[in-house]
Amino acid sequence: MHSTDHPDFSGLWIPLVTPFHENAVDHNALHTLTTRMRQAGVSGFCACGSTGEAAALSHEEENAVLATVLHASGGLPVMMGAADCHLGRMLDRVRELGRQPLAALLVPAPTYIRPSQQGLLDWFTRIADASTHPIVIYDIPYRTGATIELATLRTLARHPNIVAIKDCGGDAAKTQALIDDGALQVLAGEDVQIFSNLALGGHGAIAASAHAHTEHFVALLRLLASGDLASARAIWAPLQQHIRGSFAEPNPAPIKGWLARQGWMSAELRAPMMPASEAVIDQLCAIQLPELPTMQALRAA
Ligand SMILES: O=C(O)C1=N[C@H](C(=O)O)C[C@H](O)C1
Repeated sequence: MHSTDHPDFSGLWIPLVTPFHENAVDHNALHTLTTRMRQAGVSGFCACGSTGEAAALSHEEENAVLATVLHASGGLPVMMGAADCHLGRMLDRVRELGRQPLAALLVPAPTYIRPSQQGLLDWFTRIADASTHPIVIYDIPYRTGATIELATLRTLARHPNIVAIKDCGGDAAKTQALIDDGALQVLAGEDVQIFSNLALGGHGAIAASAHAHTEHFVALLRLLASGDLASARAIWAPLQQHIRGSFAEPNPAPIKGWLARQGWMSAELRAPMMPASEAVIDQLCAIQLPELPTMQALRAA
């Protein structure tokens, strides 16, 4: 269960793309996008996650992105991605971010190194000790190369600063065990698993594909949280096609293509990311979702 000592990470969180124009961060587009998502009813934002192409940003650019998102968030909570494979640099960054008004830091395992479980315990514990913000563990072995085992997560969950997990672990039994334990808030980090995660008792989702059809995603999460599985299924069915399209090529290229077609920003990415194919963007743009006539009722619920 969610403890009142911690911020609540339930609901839909948008891991914001970082818009670029001629290779510079397009802060106007980022501000407008964040405002748009806020008005669609999201619960919070993640700045500089993998979808935000943080790996291609300097710390100065990341800080500027964060300032824009905080400004546009209108008081909604913002978590910030913090990733490195050098512990000293990572701790410096964590301390620096400690001065920002953040809901949490989103922290993956160090990439490439493939430490032991003891090494991962040490890594996350030292980061959590150094942080003035709560830590959301970003469990994404297919990007980091490191699997954080259930026993390790259970030990980490005892740290007062480690409060939630963005679950991209691909292990349904681990997800279920963490939800059952109730020590961490479990957020779906894989968009295709939003329905199952929430239906199993998970708390929320951080979903890149929800830059599009945001109100449908918001409604889906609210229906799942309220236990109305039948209504949630009706929204989920057409969203799955959109989610498949959003990840048909490396994220965030397809969703940036979709955003560009709406005229909200350029589809520009930073190397080594490549623009999505026109075919994938065409497919994404062709997906029509049913109206949400019940939105008002859902909002009132
Ligand atoms: O940036 C994120 O946070 C997300 N990253 C996932 C990824 O690794 O691409 C996708 C998820 O929707 C959000």
